Amino acid sequence: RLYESVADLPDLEYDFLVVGGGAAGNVVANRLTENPKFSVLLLEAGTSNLEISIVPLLVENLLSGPNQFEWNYSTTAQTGLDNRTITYPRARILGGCTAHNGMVYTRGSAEDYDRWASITGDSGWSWDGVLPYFFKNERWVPPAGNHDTRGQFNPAVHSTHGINFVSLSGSRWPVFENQVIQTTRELPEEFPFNLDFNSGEPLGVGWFQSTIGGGERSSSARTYLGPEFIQRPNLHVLLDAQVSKLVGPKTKSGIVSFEGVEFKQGGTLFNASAKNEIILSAGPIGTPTILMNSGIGDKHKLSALDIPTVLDLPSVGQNATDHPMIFASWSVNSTQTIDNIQDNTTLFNEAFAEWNKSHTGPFTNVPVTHILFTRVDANSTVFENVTDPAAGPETPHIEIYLSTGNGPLPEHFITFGLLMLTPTSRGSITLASNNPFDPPLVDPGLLASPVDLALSREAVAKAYRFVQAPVWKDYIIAPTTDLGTLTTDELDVFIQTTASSSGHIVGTAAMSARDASYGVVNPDLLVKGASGLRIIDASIMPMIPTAHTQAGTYAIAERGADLVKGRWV
Ligand SMILES: Cc1cc2nc3c(=O)[nH]c(=O)nc-3n(C[C@H](O)[C@H](O)[C@H](O)COP(=O)(O)OP(=O)(O)OC[C@H]3O[C@@H](n4cnc5c(N)ncnc54)[C@H](O)[C@@H]3O)c2cc1C
Repeated sequence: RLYESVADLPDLEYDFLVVGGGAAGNVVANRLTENPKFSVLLLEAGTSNLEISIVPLLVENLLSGPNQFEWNYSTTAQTGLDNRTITYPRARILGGCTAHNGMVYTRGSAEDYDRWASITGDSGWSWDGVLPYFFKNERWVPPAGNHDTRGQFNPAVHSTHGINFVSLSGSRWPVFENQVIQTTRELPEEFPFNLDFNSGEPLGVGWFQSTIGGGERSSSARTYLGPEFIQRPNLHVLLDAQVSKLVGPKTKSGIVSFEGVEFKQGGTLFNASAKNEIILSAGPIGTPTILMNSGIGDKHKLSALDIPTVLDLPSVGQNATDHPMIFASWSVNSTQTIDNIQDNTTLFNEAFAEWNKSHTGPFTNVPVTHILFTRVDANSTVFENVTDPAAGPETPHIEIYLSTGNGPLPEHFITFGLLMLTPTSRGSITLASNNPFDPPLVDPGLLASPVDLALSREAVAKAYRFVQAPVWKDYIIAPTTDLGTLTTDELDVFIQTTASSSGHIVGTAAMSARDASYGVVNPDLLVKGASGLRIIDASIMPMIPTAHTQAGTYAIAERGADLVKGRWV
């Protein structure tokens, strides 16, 4: 059941406490309560699901400024971004970032996960190990509008028996789609067609896949806590419950355990306790913040804030990794772009009415048609002084998502989103004070390393080469900003003054091998040096996958839930 007030909860002691109802937390709460013997309390700081968030095209409205469904973070000044401080969206709502994200569904390369397995010494984190968990999460469905999808995906690498809807786009842009597919024919060496970038081999251009079912956003709140699950008598979800810290630390034979958590609702502090385990799923910013507030972290940094150290784990909050993102756009000789809808109230209302009536048309997705995953050229000097950060030769360095629109009318535009998938920069989450309700300092380290800046230049060059295929000759009118003619210095200024985050922060409570001298959790996701305390969310990723991060997080959550169930049979 969903509870808005702590006074309505049947109890304050449960077998499991799950902190954070985002991508991972809702999966864990669902899977643990499949066993009727387990009682679970999930504590979520935000409110219930947001109606507007189910309309895919309206995603921008959710992210357009500070609001009550957000943590409203800003970063520290980013040296790699011309010292800018940028807003850093994180959802504070049931569903977490799956309730406001771009819904892009990409898994990454098989090599990404094989590298996780080699870092952790646990083959369960290899591609072959996690693929069954991608399948357990995913329910592949036909796109909105049900168009013929033959040749647009490979059914063998998808599952129809999971919980979270995934589909090809129901929002169609035939002229632009044809431009893209024709490019793969004209420049097949550099930009080959890839039937399915979610096969573990993402390189090439593939049709866009999203966490959308029947034209509606598929957030973890709507699926894993959907009507068929939320009625379970052993599943309790408390909203508006911000967890500040773990309470009741005890140390036995050098191993720390905790009784439960402290949380705040309506200005009052409460405690809840766990008989079996406390599972932190508060995401890559929330989870390390709770750990440090509880005295788990670097003892020097904790004592500087007068927080007594319970467990000295210097890696807590470190290793923050995100994909920097920039855009390139062009005005085009076609009226078939999303600009019509985004910039013309009558057409907007007509398209929204279509969505309301039949869940078809442009409102069923963002206006992206394909994604290109590509590597820097073999003769590139970008990585001449560093080891190639990609997990292997089949792993991309760059993603370019291909989309219509940029406005304003009367011109029409196309926009490419360029993501640097293998950043070498690392940032951190640290505490600003010893008040657990103060926001932490968020430093995603975007473009902090010159290597990442050089990679961004390569991404721009790739995007410009893509539109040099003959098919674009009469289609493109002019670049919005001509990045192709800038000097290296000018291009660097453009990148540093316009780059932003893709929302993909991971790695702040990273998993490492059991005997490693760094890291926060062991391969079974239990916190090193603690018992009964596990972390199951995107913060445990040891390296960022070359993908948008929700699919990987869902796989972690599905496997994490199995690890917990295996321990408490
Ligand atoms: C703007 C944006 C766009 C994105 N677009 C995409 C995309 O298109 N495709 C994709 O694959 N990925 C995307 N992502 C990333 C993806 O959504 C995240 O990687 C994923 O949701 C992480 O899951 P999580 O469970 O670790 O954290 P979250 O989903 O962030 O969930 C954490 C939850 O914990 C709650 N919480 C935090 N602190 C506390 C506390 N102290 N007490 C109680 N509750 C707490 C939060 O309110 C939240 O509900 C995007 C992210 C953002 C921000």
